[in-house]
Amino acid sequence: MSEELGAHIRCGRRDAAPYAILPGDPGRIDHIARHLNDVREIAYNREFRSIRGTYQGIEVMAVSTGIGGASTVIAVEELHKIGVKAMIRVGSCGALQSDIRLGELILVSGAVRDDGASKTYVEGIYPAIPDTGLLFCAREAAKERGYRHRIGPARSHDSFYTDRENEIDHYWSGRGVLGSDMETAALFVVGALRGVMTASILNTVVTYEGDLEEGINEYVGGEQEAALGEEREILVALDALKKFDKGVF
Ligand SMILES: O=P(O)(O)O[C@H]1O[C@H](CO)[C@@H](O)[C@H]1O
Ligand SMILES: O=c1cc[nH]c(=O)[nH]1
Repeated sequence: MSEELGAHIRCGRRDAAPYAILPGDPGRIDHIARHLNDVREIAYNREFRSIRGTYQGIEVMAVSTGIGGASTVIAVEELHKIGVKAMIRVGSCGALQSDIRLGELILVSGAVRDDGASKTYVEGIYPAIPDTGLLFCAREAAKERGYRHRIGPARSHDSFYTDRENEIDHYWSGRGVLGSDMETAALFVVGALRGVMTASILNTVVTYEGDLEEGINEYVGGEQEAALGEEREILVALDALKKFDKGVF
């Protein structure tokens, strides 16, 4: 009998590892693969590209979520269904504080739920928070590697080019939010509702009050600090999973 595959991710129980790293961009899967051994391509359907490999002896999947909460929670649901227990997003973000540099990592301790997907599950007063143990493992990993990082809140949104982006960023900046992305809140909320442990590590690709489009383009060009930040967030996520697996927290 053929194995049942997730309708979108096209992975089944036989493909599942206990841990998954979730970038938004399918292109980032290649960068993650460079740090794994015994890499096997699993599937590439729509925005969901998946591989499986090992990192220092632990089994890990990497699955891209695409942009936004809606596609992210499809990945979370289907990965949960095939048996993945812990998921760490390795994403990019725009800084909301002027002292955060390109390539600096944000270990997200909670997210403003300005997305639509998480609200279809549960009302807005439900908190979007990571698993404490996974967050602690990520903090230890970032400290040990000596990578510049912050721990604090992010804002996840569904808009990118609205006429009010500057005003909205200013509002949340004034309330201490460190950066903005489009997936973390949905990952945290749906993960928690399904009993999946989650964390989110964001690489700063646009400085606060920098030019959003220019920043993304430079990042896509693959140069500079932002590209280094991506490498670092991947290593921090993998080290964090290793620590978590060993029961460090
Ligand atoms: O680089 P990824 O992980 O896709 O994350 C960020 O980049 C995309 C926007 O350019 C959004 O998905 C945002 O959250
Ligand atoms: O400014 C940015 C950069 C990446 N992703 C976002 O959501 N915002």
